Parts: sequence; C-alpha cells; structure tokens
Amino acid sequence: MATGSVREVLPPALDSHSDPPPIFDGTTRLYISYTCPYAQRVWITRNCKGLQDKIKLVPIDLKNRPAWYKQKVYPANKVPALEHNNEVKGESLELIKYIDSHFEGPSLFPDDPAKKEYAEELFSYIDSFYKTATSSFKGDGSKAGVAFDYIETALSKFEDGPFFLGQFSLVDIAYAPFIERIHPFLLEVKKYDFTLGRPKLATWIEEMNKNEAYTQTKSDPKDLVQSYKERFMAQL
Ligand SMILES: N[C@@H](CCC(=O)N[C@@H](CS)C(=O)NCC(=O)O)C(=O)O
Repeated sequence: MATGSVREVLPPALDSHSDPPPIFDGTTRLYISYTCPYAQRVWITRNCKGLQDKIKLVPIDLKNRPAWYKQKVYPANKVPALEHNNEVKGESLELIKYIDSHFEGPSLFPDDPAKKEYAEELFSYIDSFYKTATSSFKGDGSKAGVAFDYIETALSKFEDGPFFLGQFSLVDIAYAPFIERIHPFLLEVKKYDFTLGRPKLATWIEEMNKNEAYTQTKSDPKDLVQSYKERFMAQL
C-alpha cells in the first residue's frame, strides 16, 4: 500500500526524566507505547491513512512513566491517547474509528450495511477471543481452537478479499496486534500452530505481512514471546 511505504525513523520513548511535549500547541499527537497492542491499533491506522506527517508519534516508556503524562495529558494514564483539537481522547477502538472519520486518507471502513453490522460483531468478539486464546496457555494450547475457528469462519464470510470484511479494514487492524502476539507464543511454548488446518487464517497473516503500514509497527516476535512468558508463565 503506497501510503504505508514511508519508512519513519521512530523517536525514542519518553520516560520519567523527559520533558513533556508542548501540549495543546495545535500539534496532533498520538501517545503510544511501542509494545502495547492497543496503541499499535491506532498507530497502524495512522500509517494506513498516510498520516505520518499529520499525527506525531509520542512513545511513552510505560515501565518508567513520566508524571506529566497522567497530570497533563491523559488522567487515565494509559496508552493509546490522541491529542487533537485541544482534547485528549483514549480507547483504541474509539480512536481507530475517530481517525478514520476525522482525517484524510483512504477510508478503512466499508459503506455496505451488512459489512458494517458484521464489523460491530467482530469488534465485540475481540475481548472473548483474547480471553479464550490466552486462557488456553495453561493447557496444551489447542483449547483455544474455538477462538481460532471463530476467526476462520469469520474470514470466510465475505469473498471479495482475504480480510475480515473482504477488503482490508479497521477490523483487521483491531485483531492484528493480538494475533501477532498469540501466534509465536503458542508456536514456541506449546508447539501449537493455529494456522494448520485454517487456511483463511494462514492467508490473512500472510496478507497482513505484505502491508508496510502494519509491518512497521511490529515488534520482534522474540520480544513478544518473552513478554508473554513473563506475563503468563507465572500463572501456569
Ligand atoms: N481499553 C484500552 C486499553 C489500553 C491499555 O490497557 N493500555 C495499557 C498498555 S498495553 C496501559 O496503558 N497500561 C497502563 C496502565 O494500565 O497503567 C484501549 O483499548 O485503549
């Protein structure tokens, strides 16, 4: 995708020693963490719309967070947050829709009412998808099968392309950061490859990996697996 082909030099994350940016000076800023899947959704959306020059990335070091972030930027003290028109908004699913409808660039949401309705169903399934997939980390991994079957079926619904709604959309962006983490973790730790026997899901991953707007936001899978190990293995 042409708009994704701008290769950016990514700024270093701000920590407790960093000064705040000049907040509310008219600049549109997207506060993220390089490792947060929710923030990644909004970062991908910004890249897909070719807004690299319009929306400035401000990465935050969540482990050593600057105090000004909660005090001056976003009282919820989470990422992502978007500073736009003298307001700060949060919640990744809200933000991807907001960026798609308030900024220039290709539309990432269909007009077709059947697709719109299905998009809402898929957005509301994400939390159960994540819960089912990660709860399976305790067993042999294959118990997550129902969650991946749901995805495989969803990917079969519209036949005009390999994505959730046929053509690439915000729904793909919403799922990608989670699939990016769960896939290498289950492969390495449980020796379970959820793409086996799920050809649509295998193709979806392949197609997503052709999109530079997305691949530029990806973390090293080794780091993702390591951070999931730290997070989930203690509970196993
Ligand atoms: N529901 C929020 C979740 C955001 C979220 O949990 N972000 C994490 C990082 S991945 C965070 O900022 N955690 C810091 C904290 O909770 O103190 C969204 O979709 O934007």
